[in-house]
Amino acid sequence: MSYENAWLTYRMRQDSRDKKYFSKVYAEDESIVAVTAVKELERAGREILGVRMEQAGCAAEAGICLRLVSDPAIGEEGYQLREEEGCITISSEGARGLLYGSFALIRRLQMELPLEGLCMLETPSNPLRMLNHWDNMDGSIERGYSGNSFFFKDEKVIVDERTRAYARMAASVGINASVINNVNVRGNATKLITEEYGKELREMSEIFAEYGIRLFLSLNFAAPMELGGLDSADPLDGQVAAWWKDTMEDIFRRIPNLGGFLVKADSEGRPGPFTYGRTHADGANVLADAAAPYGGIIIWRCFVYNCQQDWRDRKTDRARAGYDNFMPLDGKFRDNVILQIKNGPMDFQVREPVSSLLGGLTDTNQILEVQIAQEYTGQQRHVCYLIPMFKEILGFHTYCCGGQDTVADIVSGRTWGQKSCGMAAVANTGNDDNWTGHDLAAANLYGFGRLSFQTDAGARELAEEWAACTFGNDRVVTETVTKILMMSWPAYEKYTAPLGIGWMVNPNHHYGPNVDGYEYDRWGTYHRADHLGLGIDRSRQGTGYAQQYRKENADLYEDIKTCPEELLLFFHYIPYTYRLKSGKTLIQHIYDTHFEGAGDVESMDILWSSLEGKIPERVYKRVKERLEHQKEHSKEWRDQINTYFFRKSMIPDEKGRQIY
Ligand SMILES: CO[C@H]1[C@H](O)[C@@H](O)[C@H](O)O[C@@H]1C(=O)O
Repeated sequence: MSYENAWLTYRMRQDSRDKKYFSKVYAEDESIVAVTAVKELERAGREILGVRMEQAGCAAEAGICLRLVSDPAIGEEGYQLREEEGCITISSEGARGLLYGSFALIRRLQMELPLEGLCMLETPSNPLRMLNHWDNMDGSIERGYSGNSFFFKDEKVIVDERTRAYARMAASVGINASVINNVNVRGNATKLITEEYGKELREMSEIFAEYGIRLFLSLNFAAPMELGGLDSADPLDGQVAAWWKDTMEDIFRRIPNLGGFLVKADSEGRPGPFTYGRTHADGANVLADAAAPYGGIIIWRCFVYNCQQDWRDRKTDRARAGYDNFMPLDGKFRDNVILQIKNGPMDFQVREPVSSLLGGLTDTNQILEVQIAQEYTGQQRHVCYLIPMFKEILGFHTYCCGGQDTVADIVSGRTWGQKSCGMAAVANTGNDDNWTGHDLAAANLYGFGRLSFQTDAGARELAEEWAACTFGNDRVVTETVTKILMMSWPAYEKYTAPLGIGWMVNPNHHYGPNVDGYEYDRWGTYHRADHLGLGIDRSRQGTGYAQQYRKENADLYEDIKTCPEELLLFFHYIPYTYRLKSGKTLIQHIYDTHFEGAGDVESMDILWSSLEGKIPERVYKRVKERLEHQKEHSKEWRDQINTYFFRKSMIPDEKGRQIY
C-alpha cells in the first residue's frame, strides 16, 4: 500500500522561529480526540521544526496548552488560538475543537505564518460536515475517478493504516461525518447493517472516533424484505417497523460511534415508500423512530424524479421533481430526519440554479449536497476547482425570510434555528497514491472541508492555503497554482454546455461531448435545440419551474430580460440571433466562449509548465499529463459544440475561425 499525505505533506523548515512553542505540550483533556490532537502537534513539531516535543507537567511549563473551557462563544467544535508570552493556548469546550485548533495551528506552521501575538476564534458554520462515498463492496466506486475504494475490497470491509490516514486528512479540514458506502445499496452492501460486518465496521468507527468523525452507512429501504424475509417494506406495516427497531438496536449497540444512515429511496430504481403508496415522510420516519433511542439520524435524499420520461413530453420537468415531491411534506419529518438536497434541481452540472427546495422548506432540517467527484466537471482528468461554485451557491439569497436567507444561512441552521443540518460532498477519493487522481482535485477535497467549516472563507484564500500546504511555501508556486485553480471552473463552463443548459455528455459514463447524447432519452435532460434556437422554457408558459422560487427569484427567472445570463438557457428557449447584454448574439457567444475556454486551458498548461523543477517531479508529471489531455479534450468539446450549433443555425462565426 502506498499513499501520500496530500496537504499534510510536511516539509522541514529552515528557520527556528517557532521551535520554542513546540518544546512542551500540556493537555487538560485526556479523551481520545485530545490525545490525537497532541499526537498531531508532536508529529508536526518533529516533521516541520525538527523538535521532539515533551509532555509538560502543568500548563505553566508548556509552549502549547490545550484547554477545555466553558465558553458558549467557542462551543464544542470551535476553538480559540492565543499566543501570550511564548505560550500558545488552544481552547475549546470540547475535544474536537481542540483537534481542529491543533490542525489550524499546524496549518499556520506549514504556511510559515507568524504565531507571535496570534489571537483567533473560529467556530464551525455547519453542525454536520460530511463526506459521502459512493464506494461499492467489490471495491469499485460509482463515479470514482481516483482508483478503487480504500474502504471495501472483494466484498469485505478494509481496516488498515490507510483508514487512519483518511480519518486524519478529513479531520484536518473539519469533516466530522463520513458515509462510507454508495447510496445505491445493492448485494452485500445491504448486509452492512447486520452482524456479518459488525466487527470490521466497529474497528473502522473506532479509528474514525479518534479523529472526531462519526461513521454513517447508506441503507437499503427494502432491507426488511432482503434481510428480514418479510414480504413488504411498507413503512406503515407494524412488522416492518418492528424489524427496523430490532435492527437499529443491534447495530447501534455494535457500533457506538455510528451516526446514522443515508437513504436514497424511490430514485433511479432504488426501492422506497412509493411502492406502498406511502410518502417519503412515512418512509423516513419509520427509520427515524427506530434510530432515535440511540441518537441516530436519518439523512433522506431528495434526488427523486421520474427517470422514465418521454422526450416528446414538454410538460414533465425533472427540475420540478424535488420540490413537487418534498414541499408538501415540509414539517412532517421527525426531528432526527434531515433532507439532503443536491445544490441544483438537476444533477451536479457545471452550472445550475440553486434548488428551489432550499429556501422553499421552512420546517425541515436540511443538508446541502454538492459533488466534488467531478462526474460532470471533467472527472478529475480536467482541472475544475469547484469552490467558487460552492461559494455562489452558499451566498444565494432565497428570500425565504426577512433576514438570514442565504443557502449558507439555511443549512447552517441560522435561519430556522435548526441543530441538525449542514453540508455533504460526494467524495472524490480513491486508493490512488495521491487520493484524488488529479493532484489538483485535492483542492476540492480540502476546500470542501474548510468551506463547510467556515462558509465565509474565500475560494481564492482556500486555494492559496491548499497550495501552500501541499507544495510548500513558495510564493511563485502558490500564486501560479492558485491562478490555474481560479480560472478552471470558468474555463470548463466556457468550453462545455452553454448558459446553464447542461448535459451534452456521453450517456452512462458522462465523459466527453455528445450534444444529443441525452436528447432523445428518458432521463429528462434536454436542450431542445432546433435551427432557430435552444433552451428550455421553464417560465409559466413552459414547465413552470421558475415559479417554484420565492417571488423575488421567480420574477427574476421568469423574464428573459432579468434572468441571469449564465442561466438563460436553463430557464428559456432563446433564438440564436438574440442579443445578450454584451451585445453579442447567442450564437456568437457560443462560438466565442468555446474558443476562449479551450484557450484558457492552453494558458493553464503554460502556467503549470512554468513550475517544472519547483515541485516534486512525480507530481509535476502527473498533472502535466492530465493537462495535455485536457488541452486536447477541451478542443474536442469546443469543436463538437461549435460545429453542432453552426450546422443547426447555419450562422457563420463573425470572426471566421474554423468550424467544421
Ligand atoms: C449514486 O448514483 C448517482 C449516479 O451515479 C449519478 O449519475 C447521478 O449523478 O446521481 C446519482 C445519485 O446521486 O444518486
